Amino acid sequence: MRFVRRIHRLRTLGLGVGFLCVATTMAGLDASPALWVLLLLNGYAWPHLACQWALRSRSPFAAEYRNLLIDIGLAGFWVVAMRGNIMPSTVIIAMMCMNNIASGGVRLFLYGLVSALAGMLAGAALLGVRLAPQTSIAEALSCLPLLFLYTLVLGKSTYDIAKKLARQSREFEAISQRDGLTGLYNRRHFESLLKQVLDDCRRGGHGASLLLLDLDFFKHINDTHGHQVGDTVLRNFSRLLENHLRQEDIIARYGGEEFVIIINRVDEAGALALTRRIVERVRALQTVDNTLWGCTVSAGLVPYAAHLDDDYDWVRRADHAMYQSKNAGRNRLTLGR
Ligand SMILES: Nc1nc2c(ncn2[C@@H]2O[C@H](COP(=O)(O)OP(=O)(O)OP(=O)(O)O)[C@@H](O)[C@H]2O)c(=O)[nH]1
Repeated sequence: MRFVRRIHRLRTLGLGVGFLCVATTMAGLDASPALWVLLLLNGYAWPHLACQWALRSRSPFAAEYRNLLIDIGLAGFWVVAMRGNIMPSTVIIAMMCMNNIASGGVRLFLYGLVSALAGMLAGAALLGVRLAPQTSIAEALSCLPLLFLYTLVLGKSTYDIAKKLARQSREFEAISQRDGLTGLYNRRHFESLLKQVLDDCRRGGHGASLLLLDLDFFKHINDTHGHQVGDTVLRNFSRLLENHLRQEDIIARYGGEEFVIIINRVDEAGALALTRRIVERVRALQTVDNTLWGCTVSAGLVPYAAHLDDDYDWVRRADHAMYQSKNAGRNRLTLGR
């Protein structure tokens, strides 16, 4: 439908201004009143008729393709009616071809040529073939509004679409990196970021630590209060993490109630202090309100070290440290190596 409306605006302008160019040429010929009526209808009624026709069809998009082919077919007819007057004939056919290739690519352009030929044949059958290809100054001038206005408007419309597509592609990319429930980065994106951080650390750029956090007895919250409360706890925990971390830290939801954080550009002591603050804050919330519904958190922290094989090895070690926290009674932090 949007395509139909866009073409409607372009067609109203193109045929409206194109009328001037064909009419100026026809004025110098002994055109019949019927031909003038046809020209008026083509210039000022057809754009709205075509739009309604397409909007009411089962597939407006396909119907608009058909209308574009009718456009160029009619243009072929006017070429014969203008007796092949070189300038207006070239301009109207070129504008239609540009429109078709911009709307439907090479395929629509080629079908358009066939339609133009059909229009010329129909014109020849109805009006006969009489050639008068010379263009007067007045006729050439009458083509200028179509030439300039239409190309400008079509160019602007194409630019707007390209801009919109670029924006949408950026939005899709951003969405594909996020976890739908918490808005944090998802595991896939996190893994690609972790690779980069590991490379940076190896190049001696800066220190970083990998922190893995798992909510304790989370299943119990789901089982007792329902999944919606469970979801709220996950969201609240995510906000708590965001509030405790800095811009340069990377937070992601790794799986169900498991979260990973890259604490960037901080030494081991700094990362330990930060993790302790998170574990203690979660513990303190147990008695304050229902933000986390009494959940605590088990943490495994592994600072970057040269002996790490790769990013998977780093995650594996953080996971191992986190399970040590679980096995030691949960609600605590383990520093791994
Ligand atoms: N509400 C909600 N629950 C989830 C989501 N993803 C995973 N879960 C639940 O999280 C629970 C995880 O259970 P477990 O792996 O046994 O972990 P736990 O109960 O926290 O136990 P420990 O980790 O051993 O302390 C399961 O009941 C999952 O169904 C989610 O997006 N929303």
